[in-house]
Amino acid sequence: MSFLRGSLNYVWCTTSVLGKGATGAVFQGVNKHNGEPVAVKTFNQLSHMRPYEVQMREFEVLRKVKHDNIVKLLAIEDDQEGRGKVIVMELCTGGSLFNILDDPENTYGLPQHEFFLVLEHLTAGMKHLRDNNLVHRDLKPGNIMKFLSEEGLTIYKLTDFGAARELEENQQFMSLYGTEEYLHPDMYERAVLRKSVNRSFTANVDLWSIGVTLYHVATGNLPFRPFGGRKNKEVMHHITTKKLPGVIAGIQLTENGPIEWARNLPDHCQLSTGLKQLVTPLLAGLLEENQKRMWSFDRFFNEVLNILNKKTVHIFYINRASSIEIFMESDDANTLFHFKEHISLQTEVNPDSQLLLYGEEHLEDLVAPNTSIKGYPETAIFNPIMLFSIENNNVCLQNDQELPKFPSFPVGVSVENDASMAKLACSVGHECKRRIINYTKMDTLINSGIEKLIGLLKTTLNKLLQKSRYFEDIRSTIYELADTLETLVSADICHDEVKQICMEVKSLKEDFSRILEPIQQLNNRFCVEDILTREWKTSSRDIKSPSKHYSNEKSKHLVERLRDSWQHLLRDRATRSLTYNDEQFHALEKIKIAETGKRIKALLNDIVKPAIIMEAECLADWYKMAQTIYLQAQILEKDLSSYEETLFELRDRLIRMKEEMKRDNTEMKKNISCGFKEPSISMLKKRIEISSDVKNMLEFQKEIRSILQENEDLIKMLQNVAFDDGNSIENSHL
Ligand SMILES: Nc1ncnc2c1ncn2[C@@H]1O[C@H](COP(=O)(O)OP(=O)(O)OP(=O)(O)O)[C@@H](O)[C@H]1O
Repeated sequence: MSFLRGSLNYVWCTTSVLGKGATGAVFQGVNKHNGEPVAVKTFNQLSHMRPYEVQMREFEVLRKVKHDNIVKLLAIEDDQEGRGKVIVMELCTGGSLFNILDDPENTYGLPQHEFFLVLEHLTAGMKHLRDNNLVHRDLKPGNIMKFLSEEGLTIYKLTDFGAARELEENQQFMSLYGTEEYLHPDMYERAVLRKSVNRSFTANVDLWSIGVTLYHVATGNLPFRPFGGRKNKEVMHHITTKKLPGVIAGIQLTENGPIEWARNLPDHCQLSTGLKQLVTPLLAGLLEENQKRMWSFDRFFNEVLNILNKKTVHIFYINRASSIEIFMESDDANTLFHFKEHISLQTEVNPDSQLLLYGEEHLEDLVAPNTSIKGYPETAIFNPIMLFSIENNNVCLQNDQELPKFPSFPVGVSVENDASMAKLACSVGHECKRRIINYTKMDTLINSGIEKLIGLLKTTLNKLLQKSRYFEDIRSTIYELADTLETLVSADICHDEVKQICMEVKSLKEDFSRILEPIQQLNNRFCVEDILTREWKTSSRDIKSPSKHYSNEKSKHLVERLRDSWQHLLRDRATRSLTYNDEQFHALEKIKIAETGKRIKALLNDIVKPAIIMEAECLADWYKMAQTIYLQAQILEKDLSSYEETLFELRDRLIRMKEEMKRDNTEMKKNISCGFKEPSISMLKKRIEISSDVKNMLEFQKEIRSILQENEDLIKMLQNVAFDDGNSIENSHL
């Protein structure tokens, strides 16, 4: 029997199955002319029994759609052996989302970046369908394909338009399509429970399926799970129709038992707390069967756009040694105040106690309080903003969830069961690996946070020292100035203000040494001697730092071993009957799995985790010291600024005085040179210019005094003359 099949321009082999569905099978094929690999969808007998127009619909819809997030149609051709039409599509080498979720690596849902891609691409594909008035009616992970572009990018694409048709948003349809677990409750009621026969539906049924799909992608599980699964149809319908608004999951754990409702995504899901807060209301809006509360397509598109457009800021919170993410709208209204509020919501560190470092600088020094969040520096998981709580110097690691148990294989060979057990072992192995990778990341970021805080403290102390040296220079100049001024004033004229200021200037020296000494001491200890770095090195010396002991690499290697064994047992399952030799190797693989499981668990629980617990304890001690220095530096900074204020105020007063005296001096000189010989009393009382030619001034004083004397004599003389003549002095010529 030949496995080779073909159409006019394509050829495929029936052994290269990409996937099978209700209507047929999809094979990997090739273009006869250029060798381009393609996917060829062929149809089975059952599908040919559908009405002709229904069969044609899939082709029509595929011809109509053209979008990056929808699998591209290359051709519709006839099978050369008369088995009907085939659809030739671009090949999605990454497989379907169903296969991806089925991998033990994703037992607890996709990693966050991958979830983001699915959300973005699925929504864009759906938008294109809606814009063309198309309803898909069979949305599920199995119909979302992963395409890997030549540039290495991942693009998720919608496929399988076998159930799709044209339908306006408010138009209704009667026929039944879809896959049970993803079906809108109304469709489920009619298709599965066979009730409400005349019920019709709208395009909104797609929204429900998207909700179930997104929950599945985020958590690795279906949201609505009756005990016993698919066969428990009544309970399934009860869960989906009786759930309260805002509930996103309902699980029945025991036969006829109660339903456990959930309003939040489970802890094991790999999305960050920040993203969970955004995704949960989205799921609640989609998984709503009540006509009044259910979302419209526009609402769905807008909400997703909102999530995707948010700016993500990565933060590493030292006191918990954990990474957090802040998602914020990057409009002008969101500023530092809101950013700190968001942080507070996730960490409970109140905004005033948040020490935020980007690099070795205070975030507040890099962004003004009214800078919008979009102007914030770019962050990444390994380049986060470091958050230290100023009011709390404890370091408490978050409690890990209990690790799922490694399965233990029963004695004897059971190819079916052994393959499932091996898969479960891989799931646990992957979870161990994720935790090891996370601990290693914590280790790297703790060290980086410490480095950054040390950097900040050194710069701060250095700046304080520079500043204080500068102030000391100013202080001594002022001191000299005041000293000269004081001598000058006391030499002749008593001037209270000058005396007062001189006293103040002299007392500055004492005030200043009270600030300068601790600044110098801190500088010596923490900049010159680098005590904080040395302290950390000494205290963390005995820690088997995961990042330096290749823990990630070891965990990857161990998980690969588990996966190899799983593949081996999968092949054994496919073979069904094993030879004696095969059975021996089968048994050996099981031993290998058990041993590898023990090793990876020991790596996590006996090496990496204890190392991090120890590191957190050392960090707590270290931070107590660093926090004290930080607070001291802050107090000194405040003292120095109030000292700066006093210093400059005194300087200004002195300068003012100097200016006034200079003016007086000039005035005197001018008056004398003009020949006006009557000096005002105020002029004499005013301050005297302190200049290099103090002598000149004293001479001036003498001169003025003699002029005064002369004037006084003259006035007396003239008064006598005037009284004698009975004339007023105004008419007299001097
Ligand atoms: N373009 C493609 N590239 C790679 N694999 C594909 C492609 N299209 C489909 N497949 C694989 O084939 C499987 C079946 O395809 P499809 O869903 O179109 O068939 P179906 O018979 O309509 O299935 P269903 O019963 O789910 O409706 C998919 O789940 C997927 O694994």
